[in-house]
Amino acid sequence: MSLAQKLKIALLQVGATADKAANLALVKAKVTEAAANGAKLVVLPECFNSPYAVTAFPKYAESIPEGETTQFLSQLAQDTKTFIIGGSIPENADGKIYNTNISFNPRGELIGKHRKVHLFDINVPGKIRFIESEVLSPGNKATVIDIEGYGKVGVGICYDIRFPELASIAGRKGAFAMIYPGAFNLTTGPLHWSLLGRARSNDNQLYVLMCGPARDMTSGYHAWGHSLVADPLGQIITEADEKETIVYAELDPELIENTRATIPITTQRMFGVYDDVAATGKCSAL
Ligand SMILES: O=C(O)CCC(=O)C(=O)O
Repeated sequence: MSLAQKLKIALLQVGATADKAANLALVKAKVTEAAANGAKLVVLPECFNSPYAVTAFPKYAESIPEGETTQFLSQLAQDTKTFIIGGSIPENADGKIYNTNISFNPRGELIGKHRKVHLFDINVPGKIRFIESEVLSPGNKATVIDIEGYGKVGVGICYDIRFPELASIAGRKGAFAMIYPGAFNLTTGPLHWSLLGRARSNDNQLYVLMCGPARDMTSGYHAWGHSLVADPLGQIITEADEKETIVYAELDPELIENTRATIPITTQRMFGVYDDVAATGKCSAL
């Protein structure tokens, strides 16, 4: 059983401004609201405490776990008795900056840390140029974390979803969901956002949770929004528009088990023909 019991989740589609204190205050209000509505696991977007801009990352970067945002989320998880999959924040470590997810259990303990492995370096002339590697360094491992009482989830950040391997590793380690805080844009969002969510869920017969910021056309980065949940059959079961909102879903263990029993690709893999990425990948929670 990959998911031990039903799990109500919430995706917080909130934007971030240049005011870090205001960003954290908004997160606090929305996590509290989601918990009051019964969510046990809450997901935040990529870069929820800073503007999404390479020029902003050095200024907003914090150390983990000593920094303000780690302490803030730890306390919030305790206060609301939720698991928090803390989107991502710019992290300062060893003279480098990473785009890093931090996740907490309801006791406020740091249970997962994922540094974005695949940096968002693209150039679509006339549409979007974004080169994270001008400032950021990449992470070097897949991340699978234990959600006590429920099972395991894999975590990737935004552009990571384009590389199926992280989800494959999580799926083969028994994850019931792959969670991607993200911030797609108005060029690649309509093209690929929901397609990638459906693809990763269908590949691995697990839930995919994608949480993006609300769109703000006055900011320097126009986010796609559209936070969504894809089920183990590869269907989108709920999807937001671009505005600030909370997306709720109930994850059902029976749907995972039925999908895997009736279309049994998880037991039909031919590892003699291709390498088992789960056996060779580097993976840990922290
Ligand atoms: O893959 C894309 O098209 C968008 C990725 C992105 O926005 C990111 O990695 O932050």
